[in-house]
Amino acid sequence: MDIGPQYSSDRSAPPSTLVIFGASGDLTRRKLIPAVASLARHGRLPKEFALVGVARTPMSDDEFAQSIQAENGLGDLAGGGLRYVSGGYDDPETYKTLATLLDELDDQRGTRGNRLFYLSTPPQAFSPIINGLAGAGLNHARSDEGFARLVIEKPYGTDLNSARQLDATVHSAFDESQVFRIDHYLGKDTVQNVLALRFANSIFQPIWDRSWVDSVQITVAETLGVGTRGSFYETAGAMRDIVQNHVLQVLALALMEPPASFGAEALRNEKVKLLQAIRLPTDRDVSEIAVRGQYTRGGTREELMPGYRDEPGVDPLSRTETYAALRLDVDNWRWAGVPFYVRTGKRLPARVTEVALTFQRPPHLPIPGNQLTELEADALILRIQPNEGISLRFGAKVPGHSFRVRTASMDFSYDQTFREESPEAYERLILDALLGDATLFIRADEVEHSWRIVDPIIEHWANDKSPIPTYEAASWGPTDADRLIGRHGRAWRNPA
Ligand SMILES: NC(=O)C1=CN([C@@H]2O[C@H](COP(=O)(O)OP(=O)(O)OC[C@H]3O[C@@H](n4cnc5c(N)ncnc54)[C@H](OP(=O)(O)O)[C@@H]3O)[C@@H](O)[C@H]2O)C=CC1
Ligand SMILES: O=C1O[C@H](COP(=O)(O)O)[C@@H](O)[C@H](O)[C@H]1O
Repeated sequence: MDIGPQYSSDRSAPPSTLVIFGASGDLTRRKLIPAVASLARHGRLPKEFALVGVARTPMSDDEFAQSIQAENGLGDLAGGGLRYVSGGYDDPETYKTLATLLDELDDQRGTRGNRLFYLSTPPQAFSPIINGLAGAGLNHARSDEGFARLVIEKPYGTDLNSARQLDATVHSAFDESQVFRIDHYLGKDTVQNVLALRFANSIFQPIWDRSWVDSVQITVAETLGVGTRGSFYETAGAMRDIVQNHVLQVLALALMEPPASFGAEALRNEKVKLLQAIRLPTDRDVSEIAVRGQYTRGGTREELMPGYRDEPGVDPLSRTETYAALRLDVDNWRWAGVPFYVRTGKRLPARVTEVALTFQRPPHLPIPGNQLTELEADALILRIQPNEGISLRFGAKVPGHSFRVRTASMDFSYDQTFREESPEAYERLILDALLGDATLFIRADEVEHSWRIVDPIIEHWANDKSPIPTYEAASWGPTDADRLIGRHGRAWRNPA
């Protein structure tokens, strides 16, 4: 039965081996290894657990251990549980060596044929790795009891067609029940809290629709530039890097209908229905509903930041967007007529991810207008990160003899309310995959619907030869984005 994610506090992984492809890379070092170390520190990995890194960079087991600073939390894997295989992703020898090593770990360490293959390479290596695993028979569990699972990083394809091709390759070797398409935003507690807020309470549901909500804004703003990932980002841009996945996933959770349970299929069915209801942009609408931008040099005198075209690995004439803002419409009974404004960008003035619902103004205000100059529309703001929490903004009477009403705010903060530690997103999701729980992973049809929404916009921009709009680093994006939302008398919330 579809009972939902395993949310018990004593969850721990079975004896198993985690195999990371792209083990010499940025994501492995910055996120995956710290996540595994944290699982180990919290006693969620059994003593039989093993970790194998695979990449082309030649390294010994010890050098790999040093490169990921294994002494910080992975000490328990010493004694044969931390291994490295060097080889080409399309070389059958790599997979023969890996298969022998995995059998050895099963026999000597007791990992019991349980294998989780994590593809943390750039997307062009996904298909060769899947074919290589299948060629060595590693797509099947070693015995009836073991498992062979595949975690695939984003972006899943570069458009609808390539996502379908990737899926065909995946399904030529793996059954869907073995596949875990990751979007790390779903591993964040505050993203899961969108579900808690909406479906574990009764007070929000009645106002969660077109009768009460005026508009919704979703912001994923970063202060960082592309750093060392310039050559990857050149092939992605903000639409493929963030909008197609993180933004649309958060949007789907915030707007979907209540699922019957939080089981993997029930939850994902509702997300798909919502994504299907998003109006597909036509080529003609794109200039009306989408704005792009690229950051140029900027900042303060103390911290002058390079422009995108000056970053390593970036074409000096690049037309890749580092900012995107869209107006989306959801054509269903609940949301008809409500505009959804979403935006993301690198080198913005603040790191903030939030969902903000602005409510309609009261139909009649029995208070003179001059007493209301500081009254904004009511709003509910779900702060995904940082300063995780929720704010409810409403009007309150200012103390005194007049009847002045000003916006006030009621705040819930994770830090101040809970003593419990929040697991890192990757920590939560790696453990889910080791346990076989796909609830917080993306199904193939979700991926496809997301590409259907972003593809026409990306294509329109690719054909548009006019200069790409720019914005200075550390500013809130191109002025066109203000015009986009201002067209209907609204403005972006620019959180400090
Ligand atoms: N870094 C991040 O913050 C995030 C990354 N991701 C996703 O995770 C995956 C890995 O990202 P990241 O670690 O940043 O990427 P990297 O560019 O650091 O690549 C990881 C490793 O893959 C190998 N590699 C690099 N280029 C190629 C290539 N063209 N063909 C085959 N292998 C190659 C390299 O290892 P070697 O040369 O030794 O084989 C490299 O160390 C990507 O799909 C990315 O989109 C998702 C969310 C966040
Ligand atoms: O997937 C990605 O996400 C990060 C932002 O993740 P966050 O957890 O720090 O919000 C982004 O920097 C990166 O470009 C993108 O690939």
